[in-house]
Amino acid sequence: MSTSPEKAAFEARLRAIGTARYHDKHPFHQMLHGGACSMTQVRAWVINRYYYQSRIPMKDAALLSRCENPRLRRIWRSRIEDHDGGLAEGGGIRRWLRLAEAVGLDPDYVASTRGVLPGTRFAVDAYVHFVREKTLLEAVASSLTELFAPAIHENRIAGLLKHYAFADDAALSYFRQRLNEAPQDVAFGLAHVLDHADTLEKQDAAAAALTFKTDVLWSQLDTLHSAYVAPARIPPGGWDGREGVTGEIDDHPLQGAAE
Ligand SMILES: O=C(O)c1cc(C(=O)O)c2c(n1)C(=O)C(=O)c1cc(C(=O)O)[nH]c1-2
Repeated sequence: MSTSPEKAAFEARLRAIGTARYHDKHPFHQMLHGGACSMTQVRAWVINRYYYQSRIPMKDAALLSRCENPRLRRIWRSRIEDHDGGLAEGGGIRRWLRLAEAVGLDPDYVASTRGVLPGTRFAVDAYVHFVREKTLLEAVASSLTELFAPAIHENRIAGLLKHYAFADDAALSYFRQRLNEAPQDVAFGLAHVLDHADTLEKQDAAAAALTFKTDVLWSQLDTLHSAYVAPARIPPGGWDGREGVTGEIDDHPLQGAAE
């Protein structure tokens, strides 16, 4: 099917937002993928990112609850199935907890979300509220950061395998599975936004939603960097580098990082 020049220009506008603002450019990701993170920093990322994982199906359920179109509901529902899975086998959330175990964390501790940084909660909760409150078009558009996710997942798999002893196929199964799931999700989401943003006003709203979402992702890494990279400043309530650790604890990693 051919795309109109207007749609092509709008799609290019959306993609430019990712090029300028996606969190692949954040210094914390560059450290993580380049092998420069201590195990404490990797664990802090796993603990905080779990909070994002745990809220994704809740924001998708919020979207579904407001959606009057059965076809859209049918298609969107698979996102919840991807992350929650069935009672026996679980889904993405369980795969994330496998990563937690591989990096030497008690999965029950991670799933408790104790130790999640306040800034992570604020950013992620803002995403859930956004999807609950804004128009359906803006809610769908806010998921379009996933246009840029397969590249970061590929990069992450390669970087973690190269630099960290914990990394193997089982530990990284979350990311491999997303490589299968995300492209079809985002193809649908993009087509929906291109079709429904049929006025300049709606295009502006969709672009603003995508920009907001890049801020949600960037803010999570900013708060992580501030807490765990020198000069490390863990806010009250943030994980202390020790709780829930089942593997070896880095030698005073946070003291060292605070030099
Ligand atoms: O690792 C990443 O950088 C990354 C980014 C994003 C994203 O762009 O929001 C998602 C994911 N991963 C992901 O795994 C995932 O399931 C996911 C769902 C959504 C969403 O907004 O509905 N984003 C993302």
